[in-house]
This record gives sequence, structure tokens and C-alpha cells, in this order.
Amino acid sequence: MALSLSRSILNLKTKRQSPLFLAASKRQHFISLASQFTPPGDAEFSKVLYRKRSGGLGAVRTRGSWWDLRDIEAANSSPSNPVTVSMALIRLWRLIGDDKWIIFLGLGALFIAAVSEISMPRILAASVFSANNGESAAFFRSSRMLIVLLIFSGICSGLRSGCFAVANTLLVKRLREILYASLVFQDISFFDMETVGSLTSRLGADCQRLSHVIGNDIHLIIRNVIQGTGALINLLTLSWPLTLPTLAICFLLAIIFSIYGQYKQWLDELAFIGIRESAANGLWNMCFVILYRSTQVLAVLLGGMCIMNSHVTTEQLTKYILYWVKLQRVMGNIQLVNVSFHYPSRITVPILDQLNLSVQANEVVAIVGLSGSGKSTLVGLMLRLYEPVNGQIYIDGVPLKELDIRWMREKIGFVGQEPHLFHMDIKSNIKYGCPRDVEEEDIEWAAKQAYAHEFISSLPHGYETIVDDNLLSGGQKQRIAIARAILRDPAILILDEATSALDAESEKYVQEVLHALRNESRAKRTVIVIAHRLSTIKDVDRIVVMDNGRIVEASITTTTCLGRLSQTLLNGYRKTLNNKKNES
Ligand SMILES: Nc1ncnc2c1ncn2[C@@H]1O[C@H](COP(=O)(O)OP(=O)(O)OP(=O)(O)O)[C@@H](O)[C@H]1O
Repeated sequence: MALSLSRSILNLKTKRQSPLFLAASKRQHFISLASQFTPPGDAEFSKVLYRKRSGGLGAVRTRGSWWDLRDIEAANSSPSNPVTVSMALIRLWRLIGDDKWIIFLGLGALFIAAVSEISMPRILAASVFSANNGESAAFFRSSRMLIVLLIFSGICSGLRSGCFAVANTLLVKRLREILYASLVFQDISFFDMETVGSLTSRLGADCQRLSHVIGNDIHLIIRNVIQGTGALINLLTLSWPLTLPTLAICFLLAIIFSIYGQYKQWLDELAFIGIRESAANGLWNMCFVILYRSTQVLAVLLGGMCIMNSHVTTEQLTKYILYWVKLQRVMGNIQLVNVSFHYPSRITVPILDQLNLSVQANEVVAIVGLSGSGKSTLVGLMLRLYEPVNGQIYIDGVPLKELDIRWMREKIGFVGQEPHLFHMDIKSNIKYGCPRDVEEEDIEWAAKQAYAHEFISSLPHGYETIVDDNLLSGGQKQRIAIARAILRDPAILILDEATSALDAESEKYVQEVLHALRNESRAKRTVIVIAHRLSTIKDVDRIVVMDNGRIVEASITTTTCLGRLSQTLLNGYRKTLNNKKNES
């Protein structure tokens, strides 16, 4: 929106250079930009109360006129957030934080400079007339006064622009911090819809523009108001008959400005929609929490009676309640029931179609299938990077979407095809993102599990070796990423095996890791591996074959794999097998 506004302002600037038009556009731009950085919430309650009163209580009932959006739909198609100038200023004021003294200092300097500048013409005229009349004492007094005012206005003007420039810099910094923090926690689907360019522009140019309004325009407005008022008082005291026609023209200009400022009405309408949405959300939350909690209360009441009647044991009741309260520990059972999915950016292309899959805790399952059959998408849904369009995913019997997403992701280790390593030592790379304190031996243990310890130890500085682009092969990078995932001790480990792009040495790494994971009790966990090579699926419990967004085989073993793969898949794997034979 900020970009399109920027473009439209640019167009307006090139088409119409009228200062009035530019002023109106600038104000609208400022409000729109401010709304990007502020959550909706400061609602105009007086308006709502007024509307509610005018509609009566009946308007608020289900399907009552209070919820009706058609009037606004018809009147307005702009999706901007409802933020008024004052709201935007208040929020920006909060952003200044502890550095408000800079603004106060700037305002003080601004006031003194403005008053000095207003006083100068009167004293200048007085000194000219006193010189003309030969009144030397008055002339020197006026001249001294002029010099003092000159010095004051010079120093204070400098101080004013310095203070606002510093406030401007602080504001840009904070806006970017807040915006960046907000971007980091967006859903993956948000990044599908937004281009990198527009996000970069928000962080860069838009923040800069918004703070420019604060750093320059606002203090200029304040200065002009003070100087205008002073000039008006001066004019009125000099000659009110001359001043009144000027005032009439100014009044006319103010009316024209206010006509351009009519968009406020749209902001009010949008604020009203926001309030109704919040109210609907509040009602939903209230109903959900009350019903959810009442199941626990009922469980305790009825369960207590059943214990007294010896229908259930205390242990059974405790387990029952604990399941309802929260999933304490992830065992690693995964169940996908009738899951369908399409990407938000391509809603007409179904990727997963009524998919059903069940993975038991500690099972090692390989997912195979031709490129584009939806394997990575399936994993993306398990990681809750996206929500299924239809169907449900359960972890240990609890719907995935009801679990705390951060907590859940801590329990899942994921290693993608191109894992990212940081320019720091190998030890820190393995430790990266681990939510608990770990010792050197834990890091080595994880590296051993990932078959990385041997090559790390052979490096000149071992675990202290700094990772750089040319130091490690693709397979070695992946082993470090697996060590990183294993160190977090996830209940579910998902490996997206690299495709043919990697070197020959990496051919066996997933196979070895899977072998270790299956045979070491400390490493027991559910493992899902997206396999591209036959060698990988040798050691798994089960092979799941995907084709065109569906699971066509869900429980074949390695020995029967080749025999039962569908013809299409078989051809693909035969080709791989032949290539391998030719190579060897
Ligand atoms: N972010 C996305 N937005 C839109 N479409 C996508 C996105 N990611 C994947 N797709 C499409 O979804 C389909 C399934 O892709 P997916 O990556 O899940 O297949 P895959 O079986 O993992 O393939 P490969 O083995 O090549 O990794 C493909 O047609 C792909 O183009």
C-alpha cells in the first residue's frame, strides 16, 4: 500500500503541481504510512457507542445491523487501516520512548527562534524610524535588541533542526526494529504473498519517509503556526481594517483544505469495522474458553463421582484431565486425516488431495515420489508452515493447530535440502537455536549421531573451525545441520534428503544417520525422511509413496518396495538405479 501510495503521489506530483493538492496527498501518505507500523486497537469508542445507541440493543444481536458491512462495502473499497493523524502522532510519540527530552529541547528552541523572528520586523522598523528621527539612544537600544534576537534565532534554529534530526534518526531505528521483529514472526504464507522488494521498501524507504515527516514537516508546521499567529497579532495591532480581508482569504483557503481532508470519514468507517471484528473475536474467545474450561470442570465433577462409584480409577481420571489441559510431552505420533491443500499464491492448483497418513511414535518412515508430487508440501504442513485447506493434522491425537506453535516447533527437528550454516565456528553452528544449555560432550554426541564427528575432528581447529563457504562439502554441511537438529532432542525429526546436486561422499550420509537413529536408544524419535535415493530407504521401517498429491502406497517395506511401486515411480527409480550402476 505504501508503495502504491508513493506511486500515486508521484503521479499526482507529475500531473498536478498544485500546492493544495500536494498538501492533501502528503497528509494522507503520512497517515497510511503510520498505519503500517501500528496495530489497530485504539478504537473510537464514542462513535461506536453513538451508533450502538442509535441502532438499539437489537442491532447487536446475531445478524443485527451492527454487524452488517454492506453499507461500508458499497461506500468504500479501500483496505487501509483506520488511523487518524492524532492516533498516528500519539503512537509515534510513544516510539520516541525515553528520548522525549530531545523533542522538548527542540520545541523550546523552535519557540524561541520563532518568537525572535516574529519580533525582528517590528524592532527593525523601530530602529530605522529612530535613526530617521535622530533618536540615537532609541536607535542603539533597538540595534542591540536586533543583534540579541539575531544571535538567539540563529542558535535556536540550529538547535531546533539538530534536535529534530536526532529524533528522526532514533525514530527510523525504532520503526525498523519493530517492523523487522513483526516481519520475522509472520506466517510463511505472508512471504508467499509479499515480494522481497516491497518488504525491503517498507523497512528502508517507508520508515525513512515516515520519520522524515516527523523530523521535518511537523516541526515546520509548528514553527509556521507560531510565526503565523505572531504575524496575525502584529497585523491586527498595526491595522485591523487591512488585516480582516487577509483573514477572509485565509478562511476560504481553510475551507478548501478541509474539503480535501474529507477522507477522515472513510477512516472512521474502517475503524468501525475493526471494532466489530474485535468484538466478534472477543465473543468467539469467550465462548471457546468457557466451553473448553467447562469440559475440564465437568470432567473433574463427573470423574470424581465415577471414582466414588468405582467406575474409573484415579489414574484414569488424571490422564484424562492431563490430555485435556495440555500436551505435556510429544511422543511422536503423527496423523493426517483427509488433508487437502493448495498454496495461497496458486489457489487453483491443488497440491494435496484428501491425503491420509499415520506415523507411529519412533517409526522411521521414508516418503518417496516423483518431483512435484507434494512431499515437501506435506512436511511443510507438519511443521505448520501452512494450514491445510481441509482436513486435520494430529500430533499424539491433539489437533496441531491447537498446540502452541513455538513449543511444537521446538519438538520438531527439520533439516532441509540446503541447510544454512553461519560464519562462526562449527561448535556454535551445532549449538545454534538449542533452547537448553548444552555441554561440549552433548555437541560431540550429536555430531557423532550425524556422522559428522570424524570429519570435524580432522579439521585443523576441530570444533573451533570457522565455517566458510569453501571449507565444507554439501554433505558435510548437511551433517552439521543434522547434528544441530539432533542436539535439540526433537521428538520428531524430518530430513529432506538432498537431491543429486551433492557430492558422492554425501550419498550415504542419510542412510548412516538413519542407521544410528534406529539403533541408539537415546536417539529414539519419529523420523520422516523425504528420500530421493534407493540407498536411503534401505534402513527405514516403512516407505510411503506419493503421487500427484496423494499417498498411493503407505506401508510397503524395503524388500517389497521395488515390486509394488507404481509403474511411473518404478521407471524413475530404475533410471536412478541404472545411473548408479553405470557410474560404478
Ligand atoms: N511456495 C509455493 N507456492 C506455490 N506453489 C508451490 C510452492 N512450493 C511448491 N509449490 C508447488 O507444489 C507442488 C509440489 O511441490 P513439492 O515441493 O511439495 O513437491 P516435492 O514432491 O517435494 O518435489 P521435489 O522432490 O522436487 O522436492 C509443485 O507443483 C510445486 O511447484
